[in-house]
Amino acid sequence: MSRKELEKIYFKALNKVKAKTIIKDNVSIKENILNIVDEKIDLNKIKKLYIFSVGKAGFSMAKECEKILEDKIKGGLAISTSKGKLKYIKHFKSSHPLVSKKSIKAGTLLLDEVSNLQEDDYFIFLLSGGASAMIEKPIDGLNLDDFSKISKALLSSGIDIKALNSVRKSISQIKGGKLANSIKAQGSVLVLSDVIGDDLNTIGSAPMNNGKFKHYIIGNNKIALKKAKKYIDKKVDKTKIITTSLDKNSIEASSYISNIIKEYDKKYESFCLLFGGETTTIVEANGKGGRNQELALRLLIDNKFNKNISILCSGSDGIDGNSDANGAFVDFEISEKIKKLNLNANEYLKNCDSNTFFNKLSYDFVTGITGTNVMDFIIVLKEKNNG
Ligand SMILES: Nc1ncnc2c1ncn2[C@@H]1O[C@H](COP(=O)(O)OP(=O)(O)O)[C@@H](O)[C@H]1O
Ligand SMILES: O=C(O)[C@@H](CO)OP(=O)(O)O
Repeated sequence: MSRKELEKIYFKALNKVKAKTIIKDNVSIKENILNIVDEKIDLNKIKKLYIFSVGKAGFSMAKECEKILEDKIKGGLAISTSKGKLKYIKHFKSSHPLVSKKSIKAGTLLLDEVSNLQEDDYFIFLLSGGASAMIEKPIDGLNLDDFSKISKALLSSGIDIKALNSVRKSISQIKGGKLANSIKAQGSVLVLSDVIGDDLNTIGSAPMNNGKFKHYIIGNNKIALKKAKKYIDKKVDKTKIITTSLDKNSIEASSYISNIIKEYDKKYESFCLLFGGETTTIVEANGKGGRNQELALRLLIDNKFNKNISILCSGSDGIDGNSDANGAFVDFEISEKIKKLNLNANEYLKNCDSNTFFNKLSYDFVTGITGTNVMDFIIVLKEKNNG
């Protein structure tokens, strides 16, 4: 029961920030007046409308825009890691998390497209996390091999996304507002945030952010968790969004979360605690895993759970680290199972192999690519009468 309920809570959160919801809530058209958040654009006064969309939600957000605006769209480019074709907008499949030849091709294509826009054109730019790796044009003199070495080392170092992206900006001809510099047309930028504090200077390394174009955050971790809270509120004695800016390394995060669980466990017969954010891991071995599964594994090692408590640690994009899973579950039963099977959880942790561990026990959480990206969710549930 508890795993099913955790999944329900998770999908309540996720669906609130899926492309379908956030685009429908923020883009509409009536009698040639285009409404974007709180702006009204008279399409009679512009020459051509273009849509650009980059990031993990690049394809899904562009597709939802097409459904609403149809043949009002005269062109544009979507870049994502999804497969699929769009009707009015070109779609290019790029790579993530490492920059590849595809990312350079995508970055160059995008620069060309946006530099060709005219002063009387209008564009909507849809930006979601993951864009940093998907579009790139290294500064002159830096070849792809050296560029890749730098990004690979940074990605495994455990530094947070703000620091990572400030380095990325310094070696790019696209990031840090440089893409915006090449645009003559008017437009607005709709942002699906996957960073703590919705920092516009960090999301996707800020290709459009130098003050020239208005940016709107249309989806984030907080919006998602609020929806989850509303759903579970009626079912337990206490629900609380503890934070939407968890940014600790997995060791500190596990001890922080464990202490809060203990505190609530003493006070309430049933509760749901919601945490959002992005923890960090240092990858020094070749195992299969990700930050959510590593955190779940640490929570399992650090705690002796009672039978009524279960936890889901999961990303929102569908892929946790270098694994196929999105996250993992932890509960009383899994700790019993590992005792029976004589599995050494610490050994898996040392090998950065959290996914192999959870997969072996069928405790991995597999969703496939979700088409959205608002950082991670950690859901702790204590139910009454769970055996
Ligand atoms: N085997 C592993 N164990 C733990 N963490 C890992 C492993 N492989 C990659 N990671 C972590 O996963 C992060 C990248 O994963 P990803 O889910 O693609 O992140 P994002 O959603 O931010 O793009 C890296 O920061 C890295 O530290
Ligand atoms: O593109 C990026 O710079 C980051 C943050 O927005 O996203 P991700 O961590 O998913 O790669």
